Amino acid sequence: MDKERIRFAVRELLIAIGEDPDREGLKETPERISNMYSEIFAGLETSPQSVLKYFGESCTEEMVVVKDIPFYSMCEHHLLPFYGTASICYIPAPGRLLGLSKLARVVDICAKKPQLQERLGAEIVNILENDAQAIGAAILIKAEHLCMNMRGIRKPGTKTVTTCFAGIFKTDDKARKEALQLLSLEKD
Ligand SMILES: Nc1nc2c(ncn2[C@@H]2O[C@H](COP(=O)(O)OP(=O)(O)OP(=O)(O)O)[C@@H](O)[C@H]2O)c(=O)[nH]1
Ligand SMILES: [Zn+2]
Repeated sequence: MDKERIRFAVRELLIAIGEDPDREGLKETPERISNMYSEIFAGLETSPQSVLKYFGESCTEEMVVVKDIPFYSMCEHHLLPFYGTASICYIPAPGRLLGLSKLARVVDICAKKPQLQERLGAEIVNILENDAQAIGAAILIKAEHLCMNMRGIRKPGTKTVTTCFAGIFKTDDKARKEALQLLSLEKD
């Protein structure tokens, strides 16, 4: 990431909105934002595949569900946050059982870039289907978009729910229904 360029751009932005970038409160803001961007856009520089690690176990042919993984992402239209939870369900291929934390790591990496909620889900499911070779993969994402809350249409509290299914969850109605039911369960 070109931090120097971010600092320059933020300074320009402050001038463009009529602020004084050299006043006490703002003089370190370009530096802060360049540090923050390397953190919140870290997914642009890491491949989600690089964190996958498998156990050579073939102990289950059933669904593994990890629910309510919190994430923060940035809407690519307005560069404002959208945030919420992702719930993942997959059926591991024999010998390709994932460490549970790896699912959350993949969510984090895919979220940390300018994104769309639908694409975030599709990317995660795609990794499970194509890299982990899962027999089935499904995701349900529930999020709030600040670009709908604090500006524009201004509807705070609106939740967007998106799903994505692959493998057996796409082809078998019964499996899809079961996955969706597990993913939609509210918190205990
Ligand atoms: N499908 C989808 N749309 C999104 C997402 N994040 C933001 N948007 C929408 O992207 C659209 C961008 O619309 P534009 O008309 O290009 O931009 P705008 O004039 O700022 O739109 P308003 O938000 O309606 O004021 C808006 O309707 C946003 O609500 C997302 O993750 N998925
Ligand atoms: Zn937006």
